[in-house]
Amino acid sequence: MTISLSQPDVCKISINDLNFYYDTFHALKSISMQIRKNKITAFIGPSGCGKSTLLRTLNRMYQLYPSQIAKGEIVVDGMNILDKKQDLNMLRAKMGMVFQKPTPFPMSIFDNVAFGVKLYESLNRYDLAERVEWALQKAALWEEVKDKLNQSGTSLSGGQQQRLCIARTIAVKPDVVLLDEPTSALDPISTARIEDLIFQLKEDYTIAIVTHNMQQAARVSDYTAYMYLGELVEFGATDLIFTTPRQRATEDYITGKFG
Ligand SMILES: Nc1ncnc2c1ncn2[C@@H]1O[C@H](COP(=O)(O)OP(=O)(O)OP(=O)(O)O)[C@@H](O)[C@H]1O
Repeated sequence: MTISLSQPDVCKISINDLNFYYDTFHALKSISMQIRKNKITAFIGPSGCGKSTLLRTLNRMYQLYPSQIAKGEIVVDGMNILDKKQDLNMLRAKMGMVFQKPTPFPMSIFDNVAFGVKLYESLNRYDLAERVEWALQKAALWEEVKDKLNQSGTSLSGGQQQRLCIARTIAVKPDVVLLDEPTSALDPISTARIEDLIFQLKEDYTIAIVTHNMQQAARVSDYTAYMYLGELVEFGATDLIFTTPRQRATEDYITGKFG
């Protein structure tokens, strides 16, 4: 299905006729849509509809598994990232990802944030420390950890660990931040903090978020995509999707009649 938007926002990612297969299982069916720059796009839909699969095609995470195949085009800044010639390391640096469960590395808070930076850049100690502080500030975690940067990242609370993972992602200065249910393992207070943070991050990044929580999609996103059984059913400005959806199926889902 092809859905494009009339709003004047700038397109960052253009997905054109994307199909995805787990071996013979057709998980994404002819998806076309545009993700807008410096906006938050939420993917919603019942379990198994393909939200995470779509997010993972955006940085070719599936490439680790030979039987998983994506066909079509995902054009980011004019380049088709599904093209085999695309450098995967550079792509992953450009399209940072945060997962459902906080996944700090078993190392210090400082090293968690510095780890990715060291892979991509050779900064001197002073510049590296500055980058780590910058990323922790952006992730709204600096004040809580500035006096214990040498402590293990795993010693932080769940909500702090997730902000640490966000700091680690933005420390390499990506263009796009992909968030796969980033608050589903967190309590309401930590969730609210992460939502505030996501909202602030869109000043600098293009954000795509998969969420099961429709209130969250309504609260934080500018655009919402409703998916069902591997298809993109409806895509549009979040306020319109939640107040006047065009498709009956979308309305049934957001009003809780289905799903
Ligand atoms: N590794 C895999 N191998 C085979 N099929 C898979 C694999 N991962 C996902 N699938 C299937 O692809 C479809 C889409 O899964 P996906 O995880 O993208 O859905 P989702 O909308 O993110 O679901 P949830 O909300 O439950 O996380 C599902 O039918 C799922 O069973």
